Amino acid sequence: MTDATVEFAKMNGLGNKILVVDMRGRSDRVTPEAAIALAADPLTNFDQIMAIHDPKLSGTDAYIDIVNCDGTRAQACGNGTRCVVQALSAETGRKAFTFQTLAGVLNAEEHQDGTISVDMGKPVFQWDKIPLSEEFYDTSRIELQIGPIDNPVLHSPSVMSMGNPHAIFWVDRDPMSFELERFGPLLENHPMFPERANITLAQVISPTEMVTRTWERGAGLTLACGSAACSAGVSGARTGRTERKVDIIVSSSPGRGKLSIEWRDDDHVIMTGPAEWEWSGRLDPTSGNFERDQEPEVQAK
Ligand SMILES: N[C@H](CCC[C@H](N)C(=O)O)C(=O)O
Repeated sequence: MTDATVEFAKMNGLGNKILVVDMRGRSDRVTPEAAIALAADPLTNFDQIMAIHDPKLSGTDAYIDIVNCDGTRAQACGNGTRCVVQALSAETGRKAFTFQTLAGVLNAEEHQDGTISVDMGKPVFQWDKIPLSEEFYDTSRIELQIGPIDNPVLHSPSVMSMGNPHAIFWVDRDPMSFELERFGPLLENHPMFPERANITLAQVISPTEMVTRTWERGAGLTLACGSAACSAGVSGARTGRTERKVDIIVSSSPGRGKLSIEWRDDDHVIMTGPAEWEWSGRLDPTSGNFERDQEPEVQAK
C-alpha cells in the first residue's frame, strides 16, 4: 500500500474490539467514512478506534482521538486506553504514559504482571454536564424507565459522565438475562440524553463485586466497556451499594473478564485490567482500505 497508509494493531480489552492506529507525524485524522468501512469488514470489525496523534499539550505523550464504529467521536474509552498503553510500552519499553483526550488528561501505567491501570479522571454528576435534557438535583437515581408503567423492566438509573455519558440500571438477576439488544437502542437514543448515552445493567453481588453488561453509544452491544465499568463502580459506591473499590465482572466478555475499579478519596477513578494484541497491518485513514501484515514464517523445527 502507498505511504498514505499508517500502521495499526487489532487489539481487545476484555473482548472490547479495538483498532490502535498510529497517526503520529500526520495532520489528518481517521475519517468517519474510514471508520465505517473498517467496521463493515469482518477482519477489522471493531467497537472503537484509538488513533494516536502527536501531543498537543506539553507534558503529554500523545493526543488520542476516539472513534466509535458508527463514525461518531467519543470522549473516553477505558478498554481502548489500556490497549494504547500496551502498544506504546511494547514499542518504547516505557511503562508510564500521559495522554490527552476529549475527556481530559489521563495518566496510565503498565504493571509487571502485564495489567494496566488508567486514571480515568473524576466522575461528573451534574445533570447538565452529563448531559441530561431535564434538571435533576440528585442524578444518583433519576425518573427514567422502560417497559410497562406498572411493572417496568428497567427503571431509576444512576447517571453520570466519565467524559462520556452513562446510565447504570440496577438489576437483581444476571444482566445476560435481559433483552438489552432490544432496550439498549431505545435508551441510548432517549430524549433524556441529548448526546445519547452508554446503557449498562449492573447486578451487585457483594459490596466489592458487581456484574455488568453494556449497550454502548455508537457501538451497540459490546463484550466489555471500560468507562461503563468505571461508572458502575462509582455509582455503586455513590448509592451505598458497594465500597469505593470494587471488582466489575464483565458478564459478556470471554470468560467473564474482570476490571478493578477504585474511586479514590481524591475523586479520581482508577481502572485496572488487561489488554491483548491480536495482529497488525497498515490502513488508509481516509478510505479505510487495509492490508494485514504477513504472519512471520513459523520456523520448521
Ligand atoms: N461508546 C462509548 C466510547 C467507548 C467506551 C468503551 N468502549 C470503553 O471501554 O470505555 C461512547 O461513545 O461514549
